[in-house]
Amino acid sequence: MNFKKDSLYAHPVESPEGFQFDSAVTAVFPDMIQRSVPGYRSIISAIGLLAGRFAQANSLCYDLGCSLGAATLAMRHQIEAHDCRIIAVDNSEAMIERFKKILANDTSPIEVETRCEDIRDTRLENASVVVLNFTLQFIPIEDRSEFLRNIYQALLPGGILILSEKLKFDDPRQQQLQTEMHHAFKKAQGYSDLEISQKRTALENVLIPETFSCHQQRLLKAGFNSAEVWFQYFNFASIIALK
Ligand SMILES: Nc1ncnc2c1ncn2[C@@H]1O[C@H](C[S@+](CC[C@H]([NH3+])C(=O)[O-])CC(=O)[O-])[C@@H](O)[C@H]1O
Ligand SMILES: O=C(O)C(=O)Cc1ccccc1
Repeated sequence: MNFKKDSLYAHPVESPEGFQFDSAVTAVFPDMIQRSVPGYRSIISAIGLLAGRFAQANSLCYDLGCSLGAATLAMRHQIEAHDCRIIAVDNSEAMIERFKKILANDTSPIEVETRCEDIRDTRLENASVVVLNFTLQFIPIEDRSEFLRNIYQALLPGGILILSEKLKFDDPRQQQLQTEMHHAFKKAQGYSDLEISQKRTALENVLIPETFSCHQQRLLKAGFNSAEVWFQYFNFASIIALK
């Protein structure tokens, strides 16, 4: 499965607005996300460990906004509970078609069902683990509360939601510092100033970050007993919410 190096924004793009998870992004996605999201590999590994700890027998584990299924594969190779199935959902046809090819070369007794549909519409039930790994940030803010309530209601007692997001900060100095350090991370990963600037324009009004406090309040209001950060690297964090 040969993926390419991300150079989508290496040259001036006429109208970079309106980032989409299309076939061009899919072709470079593993490189793009690893060089753009600080700590991504660590988060994926930990999702596998958490699934191993929380997956319940005869239940479903969901990877919502699965992309190429990195979190699904991590869960698949850590879950020991009997009769667990993983449901991997993404509304990008390019991502799901490519993920199906990856799955064809992956062996595990745990069944994976892929769905190419909007996560807001997908059927959620009998869940012990739900993963939103850098996905909620692409859902309109006005839809996030109902969506998280639906996830909460689909979770079994003792279930877990793993929510990873790009964060924003109320304090202007923190916001500026965290953004600068994220850009320093990207430069250290080999991205040029032009690539960083054009990708930022592309994501404007597409990736909508919120503060941790906002995520925590929304999760508690949805019914979760607790919601705490387990990992953070500059303005990228992952939250564990418990039912
Ligand atoms: N409404 C929606 N319905 C379904 N899918 C959606 C929707 N909106 C966005 N997506 C999908 O959510 C994914 C976001 S990427 C997730 C990374 C992955 N979780 C990973 O752990 O590698 C994060 C990033 O690239 O920063 C894309 O595949 C979109 O098609
Ligand atoms: O937030 C950013 O600047 C990113 O580049 C995150 C990202 C990574 C991969 C696809 C879309 C957004």
